[in-house]
Amino acid sequence: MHNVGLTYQTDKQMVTALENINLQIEEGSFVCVLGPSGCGKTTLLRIIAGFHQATNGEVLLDNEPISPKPDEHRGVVFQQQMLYPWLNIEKNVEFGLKMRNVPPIERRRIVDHYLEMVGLLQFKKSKSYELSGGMKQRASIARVLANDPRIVLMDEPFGALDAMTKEQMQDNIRNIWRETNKTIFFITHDVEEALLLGTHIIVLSSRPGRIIKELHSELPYDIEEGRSRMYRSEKDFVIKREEIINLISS
Ligand SMILES: Nc1ncnc2c1ncn2[C@@H]1O[C@H](COP(=O)(O)OP(=O)(O)OP(=O)(O)O)[C@@H](O)[C@H]1O
Repeated sequence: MHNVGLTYQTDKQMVTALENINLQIEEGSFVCVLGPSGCGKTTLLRIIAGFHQATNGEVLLDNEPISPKPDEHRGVVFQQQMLYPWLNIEKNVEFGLKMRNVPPIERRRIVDHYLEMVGLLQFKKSKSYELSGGMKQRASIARVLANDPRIVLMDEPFGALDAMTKEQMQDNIRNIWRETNKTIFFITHDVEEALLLGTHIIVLSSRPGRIIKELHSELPYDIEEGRSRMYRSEKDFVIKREEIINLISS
């Protein structure tokens, strides 16, 4: 992504949401994006997803301009899950595969594989309204993964969950990332979440969003399931957390 900017044009005004974004997303990395409210995080995700086109600069995938339309190569998980309420979980996860005419036996194998990965195999016949918030998010993640995207884009996926569920979901997505080696682009307001998940952490300035800090971390490769809490009090972790909080609030 070279010198990317986006200015929204409304009836009344022009709003420059992003300016001069230079970013290289390595394959297999877990990119976490932090920044003050309204700094353009979602806008950046929407550009990568193909929902918006940058008004400046270029976005490349394998050295080619990225397709301006959303496709199955870029799977999006939103804060509020977007499952079809009239379909059960299995059929929700299967949806994209069916649309692409994947044969039924193969579909079933893929659906079961990802439902197992997110721990929902025994709930595959349930409707989404029968699941908790965390389970719905896990179903959404399985649905995106079933399409085998090049990149998984997540917009504050755990923002609406309680603290305990959030911690379990963080363990779950970290395991999935390590198991699948997928590239993940993850927006969050939660500095600790970014430090516990991200191999590449990006901090944006207030609007117009520019990258003011980039940080590389090996921590997500090391954290054992259920053990993330102990890292929060480590000296290096606390120093990084405070530095980022100061940057965001200054
Ligand atoms: N469709 C739009 N038309 C005009 N302005 C928009 C549009 N979408 C977003 N904006 C403006 O662009 C700026 C960036 O918005 P964006 O949603 O990308 O920020 P954000 O960092 O994701 O915010 P938050 O953390 O609060 O979710 C904001 O000032 C917002 O009001």
